[in-house]
Amino acid sequence: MPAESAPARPLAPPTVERHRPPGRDAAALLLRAARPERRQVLRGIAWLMLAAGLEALGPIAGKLFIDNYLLPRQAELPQIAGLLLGALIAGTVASWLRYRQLVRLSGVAMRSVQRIRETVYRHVLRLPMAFFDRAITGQLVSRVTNDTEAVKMLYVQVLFVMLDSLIILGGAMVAMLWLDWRLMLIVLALVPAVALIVFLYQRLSGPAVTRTRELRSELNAQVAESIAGMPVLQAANATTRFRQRFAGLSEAHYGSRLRELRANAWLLRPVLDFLNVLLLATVLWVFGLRAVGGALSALEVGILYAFISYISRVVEPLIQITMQFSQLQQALVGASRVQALLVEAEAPVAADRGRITAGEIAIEGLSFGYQPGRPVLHELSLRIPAGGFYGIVGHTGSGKTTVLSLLLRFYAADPGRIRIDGVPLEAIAEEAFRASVGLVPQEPFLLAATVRENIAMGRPLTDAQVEAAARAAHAHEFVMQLERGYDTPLGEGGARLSVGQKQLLAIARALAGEPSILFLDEATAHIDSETEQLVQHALTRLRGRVTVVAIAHRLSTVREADRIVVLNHGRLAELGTHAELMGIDGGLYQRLYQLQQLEDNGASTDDSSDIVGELRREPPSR
Ligand SMILES: Nc1ncnc2c1ncn2[C@@H]1O[C@H](COP(=O)(O)OP(=O)(O)OP(=O)(O)O)[C@@H](O)[C@H]1O
Repeated sequence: MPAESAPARPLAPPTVERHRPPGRDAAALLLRAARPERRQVLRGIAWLMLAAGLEALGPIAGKLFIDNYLLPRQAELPQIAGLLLGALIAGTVASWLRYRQLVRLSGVAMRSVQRIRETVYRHVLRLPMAFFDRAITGQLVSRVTNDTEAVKMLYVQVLFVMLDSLIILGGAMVAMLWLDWRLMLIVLALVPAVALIVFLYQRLSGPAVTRTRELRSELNAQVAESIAGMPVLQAANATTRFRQRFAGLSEAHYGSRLRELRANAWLLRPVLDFLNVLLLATVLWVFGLRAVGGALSALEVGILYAFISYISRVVEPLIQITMQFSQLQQALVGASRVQALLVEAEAPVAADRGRITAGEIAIEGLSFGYQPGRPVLHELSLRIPAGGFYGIVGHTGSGKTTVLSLLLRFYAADPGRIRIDGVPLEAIAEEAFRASVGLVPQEPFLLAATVRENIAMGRPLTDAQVEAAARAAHAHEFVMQLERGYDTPLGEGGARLSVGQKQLLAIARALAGEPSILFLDEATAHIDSETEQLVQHALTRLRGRVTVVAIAHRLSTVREADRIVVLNHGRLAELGTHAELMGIDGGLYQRLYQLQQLEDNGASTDDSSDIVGELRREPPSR
């Protein structure tokens, strides 16, 4: 498949990910995911408001007790008992209601996050291949798992703790307004002070939180990369360097986290505790002044009691809200990273019209470049009849894989340039296209599953169909030698098989779909001559039934092809049978063939690199 390439529209440059202001993205994501549960959320809010109202009754009951019974020293036991019982019942019902809403809103949060995670995964599966040329696996995994997990916090915090705190705050404010509006205004002054703290907190900790998440994702990326490349890592004795790089990232993560924690430690609880004390002192001061001025009536002692109770009820939710801000900040950043992934454009899906019937491929004046102004293919025209076996050869970087990628719709070619059975490629329905086209990639991809599951790949195939495909690919023999035959688990990436065996299974998988067209991308590059002959045999048997297009580094694989396409710097240089091409004196194919023979016969690398250099310099033929 394609060589490494420079990004044109990156998800993320290799080390530092994209910065976006998190707030708006997160809000959009939050609202979209919670929309199906609107009613639940509204119901939750209504019950929380009722709970806050009931809770606000407590200090009022206290005030009534002080003013009506305690200060006048009136021992009306039934009324006192009624008042206490009422306060007790209101408090109990409020606690029960809040517990129920916690369960309800947490449920909404979990389901919404589940929805987001599934959406993100589904979206990733639909992204165009160009995206994956640039995406870094570990970072992507981090977005689908860690970042969506952070979004869960957003729901739990926003939907429950913050909402609940705001409602309690509102209830207490209304009660204070009713008791003494001037005192209420003093308490209200706390709100801008808290807003200022939250603003400062965001300014101080925001960048650190964003950086922490980026670093976490880079840590994940490095672990994923190291595991995937473990043989190379160990063989190249690079483990120490990787360990040091990991330690460096880990240290940076620690530093960034510490900056966050410092902002939390300074700005949240201690400052608010101080404000609480300041507020109490102010209210007591005002009452003191009234007492000195003789304006304090006995009745206001109850109000004083109620106010002192309410102040704690105002300050506590404010503390809760600000304490949540550190979590909220992380959740917002996580949500914004998830949203950034969700806005990546999906691969275009063809309208459900065209079908592949016979498998005739026609390419007409096809030019293509991965980046604007840097064409890789130039005016390529080619017709491959249905059931034909065509080989594509050419030097490294000549554009072989690119042709295949375009035929596979991994990248969009100019509309109408490629037609299958007369239908423009882009007009063939996705399902029909994928069902009719099989691919055997250069690196066979096997799941950590049984042989049978690897061939069937989730398609509803009978055992007989699986076995027939394996026989056609000459894989049946070695499969039967495995201890549990088709039910043998293969380990991750088919770790228990040789490369050749994996390749035969990949061919079996492609054949099991009974494709009309089969693409092979250097499927014989890593296998021995004996296995190559098996593959050749399998391909020859498909002749007339399946259109086969095979890229081959090893020319012997396509020796028997109906036609061999020789590419040179993205242009069609030669086209013909093996014999015809060998007949072109000094032709590209002839020289490639000679080169391979030299290599097979163990020629010195100097000899072969001379020819390789010559082939690379070969000027474009048209
Ligand atoms: N995803 C990509 N983004 C940008 N450029 C690419 C991409 N894939 C390939 N290229 C470039 O396109 C050119 C053709 O590459 P291609 O992979 O098609 O060659 P190839 O003939 O298959 O080579 P090889 O035999 O080494 O596999 C090369 O110059 C390569 O660098």
